[in-house]
Amino acid sequence: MSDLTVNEITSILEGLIENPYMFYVIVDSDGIISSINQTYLDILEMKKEDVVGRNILDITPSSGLPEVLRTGRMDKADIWTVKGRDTIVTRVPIIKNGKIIGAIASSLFLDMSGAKILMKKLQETEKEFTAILEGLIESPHMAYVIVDKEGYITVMNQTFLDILEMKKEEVIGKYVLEILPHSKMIEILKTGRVDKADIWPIRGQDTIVTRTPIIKHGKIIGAIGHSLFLDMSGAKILAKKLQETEKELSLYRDEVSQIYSARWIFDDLVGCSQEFLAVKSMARQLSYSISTILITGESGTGKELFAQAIHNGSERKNWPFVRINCAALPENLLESELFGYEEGAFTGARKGGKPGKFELAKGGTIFLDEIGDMPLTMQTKLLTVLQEKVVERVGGTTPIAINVRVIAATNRDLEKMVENQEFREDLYYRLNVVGLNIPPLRRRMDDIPLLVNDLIHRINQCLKTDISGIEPEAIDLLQEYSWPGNVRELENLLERAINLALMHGEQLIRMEHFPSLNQKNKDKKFAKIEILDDGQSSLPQLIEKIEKQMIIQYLQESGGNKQQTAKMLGIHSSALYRKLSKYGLE
Ligand SMILES: Nc1ncnc2c1ncn2[C@@H]1O[C@H](COP(=O)(O)OP(=O)(O)OP(=O)(O)O)[C@@H](O)[C@H]1O
Repeated sequence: MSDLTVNEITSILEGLIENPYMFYVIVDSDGIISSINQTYLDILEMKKEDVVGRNILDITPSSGLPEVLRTGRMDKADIWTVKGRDTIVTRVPIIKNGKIIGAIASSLFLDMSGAKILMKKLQETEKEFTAILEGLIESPHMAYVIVDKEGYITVMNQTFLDILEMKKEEVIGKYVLEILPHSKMIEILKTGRVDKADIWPIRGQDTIVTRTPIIKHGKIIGAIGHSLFLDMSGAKILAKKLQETEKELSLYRDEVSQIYSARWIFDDLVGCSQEFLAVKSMARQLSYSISTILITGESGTGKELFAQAIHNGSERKNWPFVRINCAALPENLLESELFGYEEGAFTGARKGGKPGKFELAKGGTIFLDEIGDMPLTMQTKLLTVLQEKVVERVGGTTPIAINVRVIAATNRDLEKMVENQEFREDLYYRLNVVGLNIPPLRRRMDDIPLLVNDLIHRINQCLKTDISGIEPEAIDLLQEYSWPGNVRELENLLERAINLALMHGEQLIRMEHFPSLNQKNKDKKFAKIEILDDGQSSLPQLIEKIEKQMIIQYLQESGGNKQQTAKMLGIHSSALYRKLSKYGLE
C-alpha cells in the first residue's frame, strides 16, 4: 500500500467496494474526506459532493480518524454506533515512505436481529457445554480437580472426594499440596506444560492422569487434573489377560526364533581339500553382500549348511532364517506358504489369515530349497516378487514390502532345465546372481578323515556314546567308495558303524563295521570283470582291458582326481600316470 497515492487507493477501493453492508470513508493527512461510499452517504443522508473535500469532523464530529492520523495506530474492531445501529469499525492509517498520508475507516454492518440469534445460539451451546462438563465432572469413572493460578482447589468432583474420603468443604479453597501432597498441579501452573496420560497412584491404585493448564489471554489462570478410573475388578481381569497374552506371545516368539534360526556357522563346515576351502572362502565373502545366491551341488553335499553359515556370517544373523522346501508342497499350498493368505481366501483358511514365509523372513534370509522342483506358474510369481520386492497374500490386495535375502539351492541341472524349458530363464538369471557350487564328496576325498572325526564327535554327542575313533584301514575303505549320497551318506554309514561297534563291545570303528561298503566294493570289481570277460581275449589282453576299464571308472568316480584314482586302484600315482599315457587317457 505504501507505494500508492491516496487517490490511487481511493480509485481501487471505489471499484472494489460496492458492498451495501459495508461503509467506508477515506481522509487525507489533514482529515479532509477524499472518498466515501454510497452506504455511508445513505447513513448520513447526504450527497457525495456535500461531503468530499470537507473535514471529517465536520461530517462526523466524534470520528476516530483524526486520532489515527495523529498516532499512526490502527483501531481494530471498535464498536461504533451509527444512527442507533451497532457496527464494528476498523480504522487504518495509510502510510507512505514512513509518513502518514491519510486514513481509512471501514465498517461491517451488523444486523442486530442476526446478532441476537447468534447470541442465543452461543448461550445454548454454552449451556450444553456446561451440562457436558458437569456430566464429565460427575462421572463416577473420573476423578477431577481444578486449581486456580495460585494452586488453591476450586473444584473437586464427588469421585475424587470419595477416593480421598473427604467432604467438599474440607478441600475447596485449600492449597492443593495440603490435600494432595504429591500433586504435580503446581508444576503445571509454573511451566504451562501438559501431562498427557501419566500413570499416577491415587490411594494405592494406579490411575491414568491428565493435567492441563487453563490459559486465558495467554496467561495461566489455573489447572485441571483428571484421571480415568479403572474399575479395579475389570482392571485385574484385563491385567491377567494381558499377562497371559504376553506369556503366550513370548512362547510363540521363542518358537518362531527356534524354528526360523540358522544353526551352522562357517567354523562348523569341515574340510581341508583345495576345492572345499575355495568354496568356503567364496561363501564367506558372500555373507557380507546382499546378493541373491544360487547354491548347486548333489544331494547331501551340504548346500543348506552353507546357506545357514552365510546367513549367520551376515548382518542379518539376528533375524530369521526361513527355509522352505519347494519340492515338498503341491502348487496351491506352496503359494500360500510362500506368500501367506488373507482370512476367507479359501475354504479352510485360518481366521485372521496367515503370514507367508517371505513375511516371516522379514529382515533375514529365505532359503528356497529344491528350487528346481518349483512348478512353472509359481516360478512366474516368484520372479515378480523378486523383481518388485513386495508380496501380496493370497486373497489380499495390499502389497507388503519385503526386505529379505534370497538363497536358493538345487541338486538339479538348472541350465539344462532352462534349455528344456522346464525352468524360466529369467528366474534362473535372477537367482544365479552369484553361483556357489558345492563339490561332491568323491571329488574331495581328502576331506574324509577330517569329516569322519567331526561326524564321530557329533554322533557321539547325539547318541550319548563314546566311540574313541576309527582305524586307518577303515578310513582307506571310506576313501575308496564313490559316495553318491555325499556327506549325508557318510554320516548315515558312520552312525550304523558306531552302533555295530558298540554291539561288539568295541570303542574303535573298524573296516568290518562297514559291511555294506565292503560288499559294494567287491560287487563293483566283480561287475567289471564280468562285463569285460568276452571270452575271446588272451589273458594279457584281458588284464590290460580290465586295467583300462578300472582306471576309466575310478577316474569318473573321483571326478578326475588322479591322486584319488591312484588310491582307489591301490597303486602309486606315478604308476597311474604311466598307465594313463599307455592307454591314451591323459
Ligand atoms: N562340510 C561339512 N562339514 C560337516 N558336516 C557336513 C558338511 N557337509 C555336509 N555335512 C553333513 O551333511 C548333512 C547334509 O547336508 P545338507 O542338508 O546341507 O545337504 P544338502 O546339499 O542341502 O542336501 P539336499 O540337496 O538333499 O537338501 C548335514 O546334516 C551335515 O551333517
